[in-house]
Amino acid sequence: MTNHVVLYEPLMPANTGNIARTCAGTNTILDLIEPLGFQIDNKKMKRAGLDYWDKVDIRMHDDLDAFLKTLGPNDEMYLISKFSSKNYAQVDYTDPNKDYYFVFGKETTGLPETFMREYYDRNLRIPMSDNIRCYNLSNSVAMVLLEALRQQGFPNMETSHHYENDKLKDNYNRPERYERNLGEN
Ligand SMILES: C[S@@+](CC[C@H](N)C(=O)[O-])C[C@H]1O[C@@H](n2cnc3c(N)ncnc32)[C@H](O)[C@@H]1O
Repeated sequence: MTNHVVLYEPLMPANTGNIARTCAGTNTILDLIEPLGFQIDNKKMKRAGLDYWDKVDIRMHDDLDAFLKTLGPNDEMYLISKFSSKNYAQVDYTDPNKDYYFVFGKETTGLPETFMREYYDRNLRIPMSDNIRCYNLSNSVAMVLLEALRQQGFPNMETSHHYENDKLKDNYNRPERYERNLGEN
């Protein structure tokens, strides 16, 4: 079982950088559907992903059709869109024989309407109030992906961490490093 985050024509490098970081931390494959609103080596994107680029399996696709052609019979695709009556947290993501693909829309216009209509039974909404138009793209990815991983038992992820192993402990003994690290997130 593998999880994929699929970004449809992402525009903002910092969002994709943050998402790449989340993918690195969760062993998730990142599929990017072109055109992108930035160069893949964009500084903002690299900065948001910090030192994790070599840990992310990124797959590029020329367009939506090219991406769809890569899907096989055991691949389960979901379109993450506010235009759905189905709640993303009420879906079972635990079939070990399946790979899960979560497709997110571009920051301005979301997913193409024709695509959403064609796969209307695959659309999932993240519940939200009417105070906002939608969630931020990278936050949406984190919410959906972590729900799938929670159901899957957080495979190959450290679910607890012993203070003794933490580099912060070492940093306490070397205040100059500790202060420098406080500036990072
Ligand atoms: C900034 S939003 C795009 C807004 C766009 N105007 C639209 O109507 O979809 C970027 C992406 O985040 C995800 N998203 C944001 N809020 C969501 C929600 N409440 N439910 C499901 N997906 C959401 C979707 O994948 C969306 O395409």
